[in-house]
Amino acid sequence: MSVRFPQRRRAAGRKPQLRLSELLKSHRFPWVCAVTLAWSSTAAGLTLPWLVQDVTRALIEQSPVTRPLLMLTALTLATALGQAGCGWLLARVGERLLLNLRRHVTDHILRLPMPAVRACGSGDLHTRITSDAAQVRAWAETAVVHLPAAGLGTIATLAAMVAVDPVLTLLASAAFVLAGAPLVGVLARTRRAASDQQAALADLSQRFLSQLVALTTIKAYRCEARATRTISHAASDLSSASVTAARLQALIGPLVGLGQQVALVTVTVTATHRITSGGMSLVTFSAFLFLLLFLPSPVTVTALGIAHLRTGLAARARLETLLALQTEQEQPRTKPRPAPLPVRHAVVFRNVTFTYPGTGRPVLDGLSFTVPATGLTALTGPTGAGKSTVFSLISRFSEPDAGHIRVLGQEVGSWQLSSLRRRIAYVEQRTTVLEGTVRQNLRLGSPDSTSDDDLWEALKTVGLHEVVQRLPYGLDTLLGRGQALSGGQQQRLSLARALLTGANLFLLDEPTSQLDHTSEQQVLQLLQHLAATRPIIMATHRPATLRHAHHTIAIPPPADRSTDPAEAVTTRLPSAAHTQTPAIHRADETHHDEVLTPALPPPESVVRPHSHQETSA
Ligand SMILES: Nc1ncnc2c1ncn2[C@@H]1O[C@H](COP(=O)(O)OP(=O)(O)OP(=O)(O)O)[C@@H](O)[C@H]1O
Repeated sequence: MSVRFPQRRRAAGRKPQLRLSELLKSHRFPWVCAVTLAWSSTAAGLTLPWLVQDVTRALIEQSPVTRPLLMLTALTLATALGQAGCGWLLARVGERLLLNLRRHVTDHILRLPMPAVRACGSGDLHTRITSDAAQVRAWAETAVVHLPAAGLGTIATLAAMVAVDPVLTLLASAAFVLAGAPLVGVLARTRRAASDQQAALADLSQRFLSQLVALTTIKAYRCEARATRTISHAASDLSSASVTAARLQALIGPLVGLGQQVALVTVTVTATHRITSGGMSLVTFSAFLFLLLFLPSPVTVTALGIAHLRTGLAARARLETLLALQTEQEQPRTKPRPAPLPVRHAVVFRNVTFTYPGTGRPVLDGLSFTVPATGLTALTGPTGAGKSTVFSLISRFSEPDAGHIRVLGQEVGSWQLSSLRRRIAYVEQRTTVLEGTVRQNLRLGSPDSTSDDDLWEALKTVGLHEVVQRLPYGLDTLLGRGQALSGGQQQRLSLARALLTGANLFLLDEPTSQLDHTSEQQVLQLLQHLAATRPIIMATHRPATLRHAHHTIAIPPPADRSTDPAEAVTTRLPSAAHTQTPAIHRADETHHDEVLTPALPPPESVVRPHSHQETSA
């Protein structure tokens, strides 16, 4: 039912990340105030029976009642005010805690390797930062404030009852224990029930989000009813899990109430007998009765507190499983070896093997090729051959099982991750427009200080400036939920974004797949200009695009590769013009060392990217 999390890898001796002390660390003072108020109001509530006893005694003895009545009123008000203050403080610090927790978990999720994110699933991750995080907040509040205060209330009430009449206290306690015995079993099952409920919620989110992503297809094939059924199954699982959890919680109050009823009957019968025989005063009985009526309140809060604690612990365990997943290694895994300057090859693959987790069959099996330091390199191959996978390995979204990959003169694993990715402009096959303004979308990989002039120039370069000018708020138009761009326009926006990064290496996955012929020609000419000074690798099937390429790397399907990987990978050496038919060569090192970078005119109408100091890597 639930989404499976990938195997967690916790560093030896690493402590759980969500310890209470860590969670409360940033706002200690308000927490201390909340605890003080909670304990004070509990203590004030506990003195009420004594004041009631004073009032009763005054009424029986016909002495003035004004003073005890005033004190009773003042204390009742103080208790109520204390509870209100505690609630207000808890709302504030609880929300702070939740905010910090969500920031922490979100940051962790966004730094996880892509395979781990895919294995978790977006719905499950969504549930962890919403529902699980909220339950951890409730757990912290319960553990620090409610449960100790209720526990104190229970113990103090019992102590007061013992002080008033030990025999009646014994009888009342026995009645509570007898009636409340099933409570132990109920509390023991709450954690499991809460875990099941959260897992079912994650499953529902996952299914709902995936149906939403495919909504156009669902509508086109008129299968709304089927999609609803898929979601309904998950919703019904959640409903069953919720009913189980609610049933357990609902039992707590009545079980405590039952204990109270039995205790009341036992105590009243015994006390009546003792009062009539002169062994007990009415005043003592009224004080005891008041305490007995008061007792279920802290006992119920304690029992519910234990249930909430166990629910919160289940949520905490789920978040800790997530937080124990290793994030991408920012620091290099291998020692960097200085690259000879300038680098001869932008990218080198040597016998690279890669298998997606859980698939069992390598997508790339001993793949070798070399990409020259400049020029437009086309990466071709049948669907599913592994072109996007190659990009993924170059950007270190995934790591090879075997073989060596050098990027811009360095082993890919010896790059600091952020440095590596700063040097790469990656345009995905499925273009990505984030929810935000056009300006925010364009500046995604470039500094916030990038001027509007640069943004407009980039838009002009990819032929999108007129479209953006026509948008209601120009660069400030909100994309995503608000304004929608066509597929081709999104592709241009992604290209403009990549141009603005000033990266050293461009990885473009089918960058012209959604463009018309004229636009495609414009973009290809632009890429040719850019390729004069930097390497551009472009995954493509399109003959028009292939004709513009200076080099071609053909990745064969896995079946062919298994026979002779070295034979399978071929490179078309650059031709002076794309009108000539190029020769096909094997992609071994010798040939690549002979690669000549075509002499291309310098870019004219292209955006001048921001140059990074480290371009010589
Ligand atoms: N996350 C993943 N988990 C498991 N298998 C995957 C994953 N991504 C891709 N694959 C598989 O790896 C193979 C190569 O996929 P990849 O996307 O790299 O191919 P491609 O050459 O880019 O294909 P296309 O030309 O259709 O875009 C495919 O068989 C695909 O099913």
